[in-house]
Amino acid sequence: PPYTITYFAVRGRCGAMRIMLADQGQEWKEVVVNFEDWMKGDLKATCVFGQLPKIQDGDLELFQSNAILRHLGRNHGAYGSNNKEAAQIDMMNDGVEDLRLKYAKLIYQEYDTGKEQYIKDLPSHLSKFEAVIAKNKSGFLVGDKVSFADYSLFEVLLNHQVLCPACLDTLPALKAFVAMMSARPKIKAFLDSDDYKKLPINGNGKQ
Ligand SMILES: N[C@@H](CCC(=O)N[C@@H](CS(=O)(=O)O)C(=O)NCC(=O)O)C(=O)O
Repeated sequence: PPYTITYFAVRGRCGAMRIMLADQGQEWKEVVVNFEDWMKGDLKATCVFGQLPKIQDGDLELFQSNAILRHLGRNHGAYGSNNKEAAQIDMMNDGVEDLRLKYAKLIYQEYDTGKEQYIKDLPSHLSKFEAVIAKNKSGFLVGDKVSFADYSLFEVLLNHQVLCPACLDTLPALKAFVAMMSARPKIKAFLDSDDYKKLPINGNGKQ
């Protein structure tokens, strides 16, 4: 297969791209890096920003998970139907990234002291995506077909449903969005797979 993902043995910042590749009928290779090897520094020194994930697409080597999602969006017709939609998809994906950063801060820095407040604040963050989805008759974030931003929103919502199972109960459009994405046959198959299920969501075992 043309794609090789190099990352740690977690879903983390590769959850969305794996769901996207599966839904787009793509196969890919996984290079799993264990943290002890990583700490030796040899591989880290070859990474543009000293971090993973990395994807190889033929002779192209890309870092930055959102740049990878956009590249896969261009490769697989999942970046809107015109520049206006592409710009709106970029905007929504940046919004998803803002939520990812909040979630990562909770998981890695504030889990024990901050979980209750995070869950209290969550509806105000999720309601922004609820409003966008509710306005779009296709059920997707932008336009009339799936985009890379949909996969990222879907995956981050799955992770939030683990943190707080009831978090979508007052958000019908998001609940329907998760159901719609989960029902896509190739996504359903991937989410049922051991490859997906065997990986923890985050690197510190907290979820
Ligand atoms: N902006 C980057 C962030 C990448 C990043 O933070 N990678 C972490 C792992 S994870 O947070 O994505 O799980 C890393 O390489 N950490 C190891 C290190 O920094 O040495 C992206 O989106 O890809």
